[in-house]
Amino acid sequence: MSSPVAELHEDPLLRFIFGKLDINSVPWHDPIIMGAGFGMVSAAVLVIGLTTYFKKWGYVWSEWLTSVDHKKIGVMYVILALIMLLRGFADALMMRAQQALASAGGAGYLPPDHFDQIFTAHGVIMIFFVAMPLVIGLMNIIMPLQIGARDVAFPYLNSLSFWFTVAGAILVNVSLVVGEFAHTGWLAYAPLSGIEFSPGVGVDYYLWALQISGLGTTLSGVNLIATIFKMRAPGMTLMRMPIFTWTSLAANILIVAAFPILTVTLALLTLDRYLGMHFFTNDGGGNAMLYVNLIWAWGHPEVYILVLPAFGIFSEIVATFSRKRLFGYDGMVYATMCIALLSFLVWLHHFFTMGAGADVNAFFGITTMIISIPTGVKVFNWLFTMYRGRVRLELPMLWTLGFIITFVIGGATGVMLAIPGADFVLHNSVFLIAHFHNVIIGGVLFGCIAGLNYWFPKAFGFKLHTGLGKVSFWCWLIGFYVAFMPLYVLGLMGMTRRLSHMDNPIWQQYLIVAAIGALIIAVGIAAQIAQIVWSVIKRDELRDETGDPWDGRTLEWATSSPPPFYNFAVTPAIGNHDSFWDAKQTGQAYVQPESYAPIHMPRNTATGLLIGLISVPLGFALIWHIWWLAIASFVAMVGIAIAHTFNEDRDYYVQPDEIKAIEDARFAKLKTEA
Ligand code: HEA
Ligand code: HEM
Ligand SMILES: [Cu+2]
Repeated sequence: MSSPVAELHEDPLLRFIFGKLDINSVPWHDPIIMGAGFGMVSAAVLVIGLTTYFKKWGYVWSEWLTSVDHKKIGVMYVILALIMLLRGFADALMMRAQQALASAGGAGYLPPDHFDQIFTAHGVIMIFFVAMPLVIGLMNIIMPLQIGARDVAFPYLNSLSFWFTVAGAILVNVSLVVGEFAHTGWLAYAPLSGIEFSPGVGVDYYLWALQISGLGTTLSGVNLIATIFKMRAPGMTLMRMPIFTWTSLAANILIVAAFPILTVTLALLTLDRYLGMHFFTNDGGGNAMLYVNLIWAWGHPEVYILVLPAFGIFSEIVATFSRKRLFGYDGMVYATMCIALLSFLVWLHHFFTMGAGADVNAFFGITTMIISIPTGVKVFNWLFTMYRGRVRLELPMLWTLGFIITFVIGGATGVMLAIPGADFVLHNSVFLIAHFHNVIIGGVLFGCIAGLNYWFPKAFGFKLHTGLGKVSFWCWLIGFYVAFMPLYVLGLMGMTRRLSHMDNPIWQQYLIVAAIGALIIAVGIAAQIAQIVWSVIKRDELRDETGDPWDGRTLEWATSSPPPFYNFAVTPAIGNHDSFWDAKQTGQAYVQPESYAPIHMPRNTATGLLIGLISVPLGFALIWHIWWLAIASFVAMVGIAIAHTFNEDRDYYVQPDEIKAIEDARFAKLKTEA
């Protein structure tokens, strides 16, 4: 498949209407792409058809799509992430198959041009549309509950943030069928990503998908920081916040500090591509190294945005399942903030080989290694929490143990890469690929899956099936090692990253093993889907009426499962950071108050959904130079936003009678349980 550099329409009217888009923008002759596109469209048609058949549109519209409830928005983020995980993982399987087939001089089945788009799409999808929505989704569902709040600070903005993220994901998926995706790798280094070397629309898809979803992420960061600072229950001082709330705070501060750098970097690249400017090209006075510095000034903090909340999840789980207070709470808080700060001082370790000189490399190598200290503090705190605890090996705890072992290995190879001399050999090798999958899968993904198993009963009122969960866990764990340990060996043998074809028969055996590992992970993912589906079917058997199935320690377990839309009938008061646990010990946890006060709640609105979804045609139009559509969509978005400001009917009060009815039912259930 050749890169479809658009042949501009001859006819000015056609050019006006369609921009660079024409019938050949769709690669009709490529069976893999057409098959994947057909699969995507069929799945969408199936979902729409089923919703219509069961007459569920009213429910889906009012309870989900237009909802501003943080719990529902969080659940939708997680659903988006799980769908995109399937897409990102399909890309991974294709790469693993190609490299296994094409390593001893074989042709494989993917042309280089297509392979390049696959690793780029895989990286972009996994980071922006799997890991980010998983982490942000869990923060949305749980953090407000943990601080005793009724919702986030700006509920409507929260909905807008989510729909911008969806819009970015839609654009990436559209690129699969209409046009192409970037060939540049997930960070689109200039000048490769400039118009001269990437004349197609692939980089433009990349730019607009990330700008739109990145805007959503930034807004969500502002929102969640405001929530943590302004909406904590009385008595919950900063040093009494649960650790997951602390790590969410750290991650959101990083988002607000780092994402604007990404926005500006991409904007400058856009100016280079669209208006012929030269920020990142040597001719015209620009400098490509500027791009690499800027993108990593965002990119390095980004990996900590992902892993810090995961650390928070593990901290909650370890304390709950060891039935002990978390060891070293204060140390955890300082370690978290220390990592957050340090993450801005290490970006250059991604390009030691650029030639900044030995002193600069030494500085950044040392700051990088220093991150091991607070991280080590965390690891030892988890171990000490378990030490002499009564550890229950439930699913969330299994994932936590798998994480601790796996992550320490990945961290150690990170420290090896932080030695500039060693990095000159290992940079851009598959050793690096093994390092970061080791920390991202072992840290971020395991963390989110642990969190999913831990908090699923909170969100839905029933547990996930244990047996299938164990199958999934063991397949992920074993599959991970089989898939990625060979890459460490291959890296040391000199195999570089992003190779679509190789001519070294010795490498092939390792790549076959790696492909088998990916297949084992595939079984793990299948078991995970089966776990969710089976649990939904068997939900009555897995039901938990207490709201506190694991005997938890933090406030989210104080309310029912799923929590009522107002979360807490009465705002809880906090005495220390184990208040709920103490209240359970002294029998104060479940005392129904005599009367209730009205609760102030936000109304649902379709504004976020509409603005978010209209950003899809806006992005599409900018990508294909269809200026009239870009202007029309933009005007529509601004118009809807302005119209929304005239909507005075944004909130309402839940009356005490209604609250009492809901709470009476809950307390009745609690009595029958007891
Ligand atoms: C969640 C994601 C994540 C995390 C947590 C980390 C954590 C770390 N990373 Fe990694 N890294 C990535 C994701 C991540 N990384 C990605 C995506 C890339 C490449 C992107 C690309 O090029 O495409 C990358 C690339 C990368 C490079 C660039 C290599 C190159 O391009 O040539 C380097 C170099 O220094 C590095 C180092 C480290 C270090 C030192 C840590 C440390 O934070 C690890 C600290 C943890 C431990 C050390 C283990 C626990 C500690 C103890 C048990 C205490 C005792 C230990 C000691 C005293 C050593 N990483
Ligand atoms: C689930 C199993 C996974 C497998 C089998 C897998 C496999 C791969 C492979 C084969 C590559 C290309 C390596 C190369 O350049 O030679 C790759 C790259 C990458 N992967 Fe994964 N991956 C998986 C999960 C993930 C996850 C969960 C994330 C992040 C959240 C992720 C992020 C990335 C990134 C950022 C790249 C770099 C892309 C680039 O070079 O531009 N991967 N992966
Ligand atoms: Cu880094």
